Amino acid sequence: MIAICLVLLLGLVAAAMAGVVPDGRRVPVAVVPLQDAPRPEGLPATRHAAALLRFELPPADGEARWVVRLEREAVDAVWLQSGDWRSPVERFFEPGEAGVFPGSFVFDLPASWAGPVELELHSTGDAPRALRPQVMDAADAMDLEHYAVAASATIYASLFTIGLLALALYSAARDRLFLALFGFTVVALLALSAVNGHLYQVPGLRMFAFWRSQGVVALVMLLCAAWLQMLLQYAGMDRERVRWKGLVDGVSLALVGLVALCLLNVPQLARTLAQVQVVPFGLALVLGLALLVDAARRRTLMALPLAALAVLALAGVILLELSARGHQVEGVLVRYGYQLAIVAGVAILAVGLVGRIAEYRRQRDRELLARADTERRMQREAARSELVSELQLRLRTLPPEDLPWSAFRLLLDRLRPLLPAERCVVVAQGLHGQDVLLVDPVGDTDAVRAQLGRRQLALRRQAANGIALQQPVTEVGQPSVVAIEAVVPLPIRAPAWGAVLLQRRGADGFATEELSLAGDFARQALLHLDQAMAAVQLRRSAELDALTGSFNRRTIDHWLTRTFAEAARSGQPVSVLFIDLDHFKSINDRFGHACGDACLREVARALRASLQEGDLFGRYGGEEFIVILPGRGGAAARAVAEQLRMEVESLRPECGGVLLRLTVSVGVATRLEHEEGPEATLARADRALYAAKAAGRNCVQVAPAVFR
Ligand SMILES: Nc1nc2c(ncn2[C@@H]2O[C@H](COP(=O)(O)OP(=O)(O)OP(=O)(O)O)[C@@H](O)[C@H]2O)c(=O)[nH]1
Repeated sequence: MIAICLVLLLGLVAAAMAGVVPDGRRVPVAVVPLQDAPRPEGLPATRHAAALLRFELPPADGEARWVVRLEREAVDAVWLQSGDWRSPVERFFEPGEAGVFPGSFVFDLPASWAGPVELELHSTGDAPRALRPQVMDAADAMDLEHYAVAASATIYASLFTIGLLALALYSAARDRLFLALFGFTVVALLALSAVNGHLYQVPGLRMFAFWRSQGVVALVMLLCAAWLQMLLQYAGMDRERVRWKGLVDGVSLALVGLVALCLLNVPQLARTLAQVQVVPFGLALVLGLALLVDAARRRTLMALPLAALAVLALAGVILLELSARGHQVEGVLVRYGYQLAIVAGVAILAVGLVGRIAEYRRQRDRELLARADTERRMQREAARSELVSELQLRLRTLPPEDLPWSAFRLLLDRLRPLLPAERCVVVAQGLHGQDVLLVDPVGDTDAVRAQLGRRQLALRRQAANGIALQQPVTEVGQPSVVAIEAVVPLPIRAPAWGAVLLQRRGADGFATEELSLAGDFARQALLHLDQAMAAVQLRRSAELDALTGSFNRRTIDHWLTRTFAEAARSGQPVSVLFIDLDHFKSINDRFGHACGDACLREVARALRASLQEGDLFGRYGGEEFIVILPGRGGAAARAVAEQLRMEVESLRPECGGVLLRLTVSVGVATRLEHEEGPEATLARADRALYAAKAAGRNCVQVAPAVFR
């Protein structure tokens, strides 16, 4: 866009330079207004003006042809006549064969004319203006036409391009400033082409001729209003309130009022408006200048060059007005100077607004970043709550030995997609009595284990610090950083310790919020792990006997029911052993309850140790224990009972320096086929125990099917 604007500006400069016309062969002309010239027939009922042109043509040399050149002002008709000779009638609003973008009315003089010439110049129109006649060589006039074509073509092309650009920028950025720029270029295209008379050559726009000179004035007023509104937007682009906004809006409104007035097409108004149109035009320029100076003081982009161009445009308008009022000011620049200044101003404004696009891009980037940030936050929040609910759900059902591993597995599953880490490792030692090493991706676990083994002390120190750290990873003997490793400590009470290790390739570290996210997720995993562990403890303590750590009566009853139901279903045997300490009262009495408790613990430990996997053991009450032997019938059960008895007999607990000897009596009963629940078998085992006691204790009695 900058390139386009520069090319356009260069074009403008070239056109302006071209306006400096070589002073070719010209003939001085004396213009004498004719007050009472007779009004010719067949012309529209508009005002008629005439003037007498006196000049002297050099003797005809056969080569030079002479023309009368008039400024192309908004007149209905213009022609020359002298005696019998009459030129063709030229019309501003109905251009005939004038060519593309004509710059003036040009009348060829007969080649035979030489010496003093007197010519009548006639014009009709609502608002006659000075036509500044010049008599010159036809070739010079042609040159001037070319310059005019170049100037006007540049003006229209520039406005057209900038207008399109402004529209494109508006559709991209939705900024009213671009809309104002587009509006101004459209109105400027219409107004300047109307002032130059080219608008009426364009098919589809010829209808503007309906308003004749009032249409031109209306478009010029509209241009002034658009100029003011555009500058208002421009001056206000960095802040809310603009100085003189009320005044500018008021003047713009008045200008639009004038436009409406012009469109009424009242012929009487035309002359007045044509005379005074320079006032609102100049006022708009001065006001615009004030806005620009104010904007320049606030260092608004391009305000100063724009103000300079506004001054040039103002000077151009003054020149044009002087010329239109009959003063001898000549040159293509008089006609096109202010127009070129306007176009240059619009081009500079467009260049200035490119900076605005950069601002938009920055703003859009900021918005995108904010949106991405919000999405990231939401994603993290969602992952966090999913982690929490998964931890709550999954850890509830798992056996205690699987809890640490599962908690950290869930942690890694949720954490990894949120972090730019190629490798995530959880390492913990002594956590709930376990060591944990989890590596994601799992492929290189052994390598990680080996690395961690070497760095264990350092890692332990970092983890104990409690602060997340990151450090560069280099290859052995190479200074370049190949990866960054972050150590996020797990809040575990010493001597246990643990950390989440994150590693990403390259020299870019982790963001602070990424590390705190890892820390937060790790805290959640630990919290729920601790809770799950505490729940397991609680569950266990409800199942176990507090003194011996064996199953309590309630738990044993539960297992009895389940085991007997299973045996009834499968037909497998099941036996029950009641084991009762002999003369335990005397131990309590002699050595105290603490010693009795110690003996109970010792016996429970010994019995438990002697059993196989799958056997169930519990304290049934007081000094009585129970053993359930699923899958074993009478003989096997008796053998187990005998072994247990001997096991206890071999114990030598010590109380108050005395080594004690303990014995147990054991009653054995095996489930009979018709016994559905455990009650009957238990009763028989109880009776067998009673029999063992009766038989002198420290022995095993197997219950018969029926007691007599
Ligand atoms: N120290 C301690 N003693 C207990 C506990 N539960 C029951 N006892 C004691 O165990 C003793 C049981 O006594 P008895 O039922 O008379 O039986 P015994 O002395 O073992 O004699 P026999 O069973 O007939 O051989 C009582 O003195 C209870 O106080 C306990 O948890 N700790």
